[in-house]
Amino acid sequence: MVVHGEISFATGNQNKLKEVVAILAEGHPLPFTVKAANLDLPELQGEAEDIAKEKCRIAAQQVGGAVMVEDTSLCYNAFKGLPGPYCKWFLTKLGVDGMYKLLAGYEDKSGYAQCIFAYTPGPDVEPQLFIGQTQGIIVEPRGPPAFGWDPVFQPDGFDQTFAEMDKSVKNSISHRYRALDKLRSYLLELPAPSATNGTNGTPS
Ligand SMILES: O=c1nc[nH]c2c1ncn2[C@H]1C[C@H](O)[C@@H](COP(=O)(O)OP(=O)(O)OP(=O)(O)O)O1
Ligand SMILES: [Mg+2]
Repeated sequence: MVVHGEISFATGNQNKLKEVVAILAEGHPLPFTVKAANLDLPELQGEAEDIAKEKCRIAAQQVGGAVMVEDTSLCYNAFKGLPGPYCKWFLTKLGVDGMYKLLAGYEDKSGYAQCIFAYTPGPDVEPQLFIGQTQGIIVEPRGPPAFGWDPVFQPDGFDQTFAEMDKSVKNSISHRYRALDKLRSYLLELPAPSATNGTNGTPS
């Protein structure tokens, strides 16, 4: 396969990076090399789509080339989608137990995990968005607290939380998998870059 070039995956979160590497290793290989860029990206405010786009623009300026980023939300239906993109602050301040206790006064414990990947080939190009969601319920924490709010999220159709289940199972049904698979399809359909020397790829 022709490799089109390199894309930096910009994130400060090593758990995200591990999952992205594992998800990309399964399924159709990308015509790009994906390289990690450990950037300290700002926690922006607003709608999740706008946050992902702006985060991508900022990362592309810092990297100076093709970049993908993602922003993850945990959305409670009883709270009309909050904490959403602010789940990082809720988790930091309340802990994983507090993420469950928040819903104590509400019967509806349903919600969804959402991941939005944003991709741009360079700093001056409008980022494209790829959204993945996994529906589930918010439960009392179960399983190792290795990654964020995984212990309180139990996806529909499973009796284990994200934290309890095998990584390979999470990576085959997760919000991150679903969004990344859409980005993968988009990248696979991009036309191969034309030869820069104008001689159809023959070295001049
Ligand atoms: O699959 C996941 N399972 C459990 N927890 C998760 C997951 N994915 C993100 N998380 C946590 C990390 C952070 O507390 C918040 C999202 O915030 P978010 O800004 O997207 O992540 P981050 O600041 O850690 O990394 P980045 O440098 O890519 O922005 O939810
Ligand atoms: Mg962040």
